Amino acid sequence: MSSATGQAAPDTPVLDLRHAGFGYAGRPVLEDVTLRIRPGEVVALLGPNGSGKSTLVRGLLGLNDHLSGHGEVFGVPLNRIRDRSRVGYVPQRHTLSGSVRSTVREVVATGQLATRPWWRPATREQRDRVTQALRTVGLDDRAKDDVATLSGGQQRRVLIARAMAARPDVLIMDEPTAGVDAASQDVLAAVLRRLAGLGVTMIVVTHELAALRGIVDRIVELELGAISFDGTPQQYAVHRARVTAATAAHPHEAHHHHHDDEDEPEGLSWLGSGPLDAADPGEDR
Ligand SMILES: Nc1ncnc2c1ncn2[C@@H]1O[C@H](COP(=O)(O)OP(=O)(O)OP(=O)(O)O)[C@@H](O)[C@H]1O
Repeated sequence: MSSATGQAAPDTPVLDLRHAGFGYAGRPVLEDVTLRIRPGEVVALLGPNGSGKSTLVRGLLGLNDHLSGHGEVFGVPLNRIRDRSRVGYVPQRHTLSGSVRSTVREVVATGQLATRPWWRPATREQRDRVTQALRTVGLDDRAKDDVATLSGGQQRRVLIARAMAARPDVLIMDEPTAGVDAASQDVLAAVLRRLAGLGVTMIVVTHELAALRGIVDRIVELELGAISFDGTPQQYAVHRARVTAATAAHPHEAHHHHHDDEDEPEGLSWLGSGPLDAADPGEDR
C-alpha cells in the first residue's frame, strides 16, 4: 500500500534507526538501537516489561525524546517529520472512554483529523475509507452503535480501524491483543492477517506471539533497553530454546530472563504455517 503523499522511492526503508537512543527528560531508556524495517514487513516487537518497547514505538511517533544516533521514517529524519499521517498508531491498553458518546463510525473518522481539519466536511473518498476500515476490522454492522456498548476486543478493532482510516503506510500497534479474551484474540489476529495480506507494514508490540503465528515474519526482541534478538520466527524459536537451556544450566541467572506476564513460547511448538520466510532478511541488520 503506498500513499499518495509518498515522495520517497518504493524501496526506502519504512524505518531506519542507526545507533538511536530514546528516553524521557534527557534520560535514556533505549540506547544504540539499529533497526531497519522494509515495506511490507510484519515485525513483532517482544521483550520483558520495562525493556523499552513502548518507548521505542512512541519515539518513532515523536512522543518522547530522541536522544542520540540517527533515525528516519520513510527517509525523513525523526526531528524533521511534519506529516505523521503516514504512520498509524494503535495505543497500548486503551479502551474508549464511556464518558463521551460517539458512534463507532465517528471514532474511526477521527483517524482522519491529521489529514483533514475538523471543520472541513469529509469528502466522499474519506467517507469510503472509513467504511472500508470498518469492513477490514469486521465492524461495518456496528458503525452506528455507541462505541461504549462494544466489548474490549471490539474496541481494539475500532482503534485499528481509526488508525487505518488515514491510510497510513505503516501501522504501529502497542499490544493489540493484550487483555482481551481468546475469541477476540482470534478475531484480532484475523484482522492483522488481513492487513498483512494487503501489504501493510506493521510493527506490533506484543507479549502474545502465539496469537500472531503465521502473520509475523520478523521478530525483534528488546532486553534492558537494547536489541537482544532480530531475526525470523524460526530463528527466534532456536534463540529462545538456547536461552532456556542456558538458564536451566545457570539458574542463578534466571532472573535476567524473567518475563512476568508473558505467555512465553516454548521451543518450536508455537511455530505455525504462514508467510514466515516471505521477507528478504537482508545482510545489514
Ligand atoms: N513517561 C515516562 N517518563 C519517564 N520514564 C518512563 C515513561 N514511560 C516509561 N518510562 C520508563 O521507561 C522504561 C521502559 O518502559 P516501556 O514502557 O518503554 O517498556 P515496555 O517494554 O513497553 O514495557 P511493558 O511491556 O510493561 O509495556 C521503564 O523503566 C519506564 O519506567
